Amino acid sequence: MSDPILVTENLEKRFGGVVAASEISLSLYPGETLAVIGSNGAGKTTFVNMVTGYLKPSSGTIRFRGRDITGSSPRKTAQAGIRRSFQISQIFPQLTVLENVMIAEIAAADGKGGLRRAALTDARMQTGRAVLDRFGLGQHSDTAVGTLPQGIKKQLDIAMAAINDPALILLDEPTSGVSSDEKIEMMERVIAPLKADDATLLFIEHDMDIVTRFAERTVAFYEGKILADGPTREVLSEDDVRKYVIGGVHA
Ligand SMILES: Nc1ncnc2c1ncn2[C@@H]1O[C@H](COP(=O)(O)OP(=O)(O)OP(=O)(O)O)[C@@H](O)[C@H]1O
Repeated sequence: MSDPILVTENLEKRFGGVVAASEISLSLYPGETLAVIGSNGAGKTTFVNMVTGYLKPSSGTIRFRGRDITGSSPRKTAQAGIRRSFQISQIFPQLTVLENVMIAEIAAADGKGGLRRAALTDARMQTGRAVLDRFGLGQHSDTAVGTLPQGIKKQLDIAMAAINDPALILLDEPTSGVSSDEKIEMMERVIAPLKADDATLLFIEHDMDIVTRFAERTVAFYEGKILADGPTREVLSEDDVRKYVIGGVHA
């Protein structure tokens, strides 16, 4: 097996007296698609926030491609090749789909070169259109985002996170707020282009049908700790996971 792309060792995050996550030791391998499940408050988003630099761990280490990135800022983490999407889409509803992607391109370029780089150039527009085509969003390019269904907004949010082909993408509840009719198609549309680029993918998910369909491996969180980690079907059939995680998901 190849070397892991991401290794966390004994990660812990405390908020005052609350232990949001502890003893999180996890290795992700290149090209894997991994689901993170757990009931509300189990520590899933805290884990993603630590890996992406939005929260500094209280203790433990994070290594990405062999390099220690523990406590790095979100910007540095993104530059290293880790990107994410959020539970609530980070998009401008009054702007068009293409404008949103071009702004994400500018953000990904990190302001280098000042105003010249920040300009909405033809080249940037072409790249933006290519990104939208890859994610099946081409027909919505000139539509104001606020008028689109939730599934398309989420798809756009993920397409924006995938700009510059990061090696590792973490999606925080990509299907939340998306109707059950739209969910599968939306996931197919985002996962196919990410996999075509050999990205390693982790997604937090509450819908076990989506987990079974799209993740080959699943990690179950319970009360801030890893309760189970393995092939999806095995994890979902473990007694403790059925009792503490699947039973409590909608609690
Ligand atoms: N900024 C914070 N300050 C204090 N407590 C926090 C903070 N962020 C998270 N927590 C607590 O840490 C625990 C884990 O929260 P987290 O958001 O990681 O759970 P989750 O598994 O992502 O839940 P959900 O499915 O509801 O998003 C919860 O008890 C939560 O209240």
